[in-house]
Amino acid sequence: MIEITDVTVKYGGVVALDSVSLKIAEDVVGLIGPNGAGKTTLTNAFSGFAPVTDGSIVVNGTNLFDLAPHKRTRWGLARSFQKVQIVPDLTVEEHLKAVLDGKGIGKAQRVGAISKALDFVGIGDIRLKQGRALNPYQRRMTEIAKCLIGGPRVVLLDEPGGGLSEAEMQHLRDIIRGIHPEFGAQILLVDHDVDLIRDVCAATAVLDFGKLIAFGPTEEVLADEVVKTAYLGR
Ligand SMILES: Nc1ncnc2c1ncn2[C@@H]1O[C@H](COP(=O)(O)OP(=O)(O)OP(=O)(O)O)[C@@H](O)[C@H]1O
Repeated sequence: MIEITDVTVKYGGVVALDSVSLKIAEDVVGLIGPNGAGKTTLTNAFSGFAPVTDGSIVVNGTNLFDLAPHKRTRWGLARSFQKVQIVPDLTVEEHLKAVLDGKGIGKAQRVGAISKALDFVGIGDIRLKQGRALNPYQRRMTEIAKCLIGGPRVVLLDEPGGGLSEAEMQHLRDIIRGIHPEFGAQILLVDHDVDLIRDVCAATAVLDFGKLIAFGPTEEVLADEVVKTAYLGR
């Protein structure tokens, strides 16, 4: 259970998040809203990279704001970025090892954890390929695999489908749906792709000008007149 309570973030005079509260019990939840609505700011609040002035984010009893950013990663907060973070000189496997280094996971568990994550996203066969040789899809899958090792509890995915073909998107949908059953993490999916949100998110939250304007079952939220006017433009 993710409980976001009265989270407020200000950048000078801009209120990027205005006392946002929601309780998320669903395994996969969407976060949508027009440009500048505060979506990235909310994910940054999870990670510790936003100047939060008020509120709390409690996950299964742990207030993330009580943990320094690096401790949140260790605790099990994982994040994939819109712009994939791949190092040209590191192999796929080394990217995952680097994540495990940061979590202090022992050697005995490493091999199994890496294989499980790579096989889950379907790139076990390219584990020794260097970052510079990966195609966009392989880069994206490496980025997601990085989120799945070392016991993730919450996975924040920021536009994971950017630049993927329709067939690759289908695979991505299966991956997102499979994360909770396989790894036990709750997923927060930030995306402008309403079809993807509709397909994989049981519930969806909508931000507009830093305020939560809707939250509930995805179909109901997408049919909401206020949401259509603010975001969907029809
Ligand atoms: N580092 C920052 N400094 C100043 N203002 C910021 C900063 N980051 C975000 N903002 C402002 O906060 C508001 C929310 O921005 P945010 O990036 O969270 O929106 P978003 O919903 O993620 O938008 P997009 O869909 O375009 O990525 C915007 O008005 C933005 O200009």
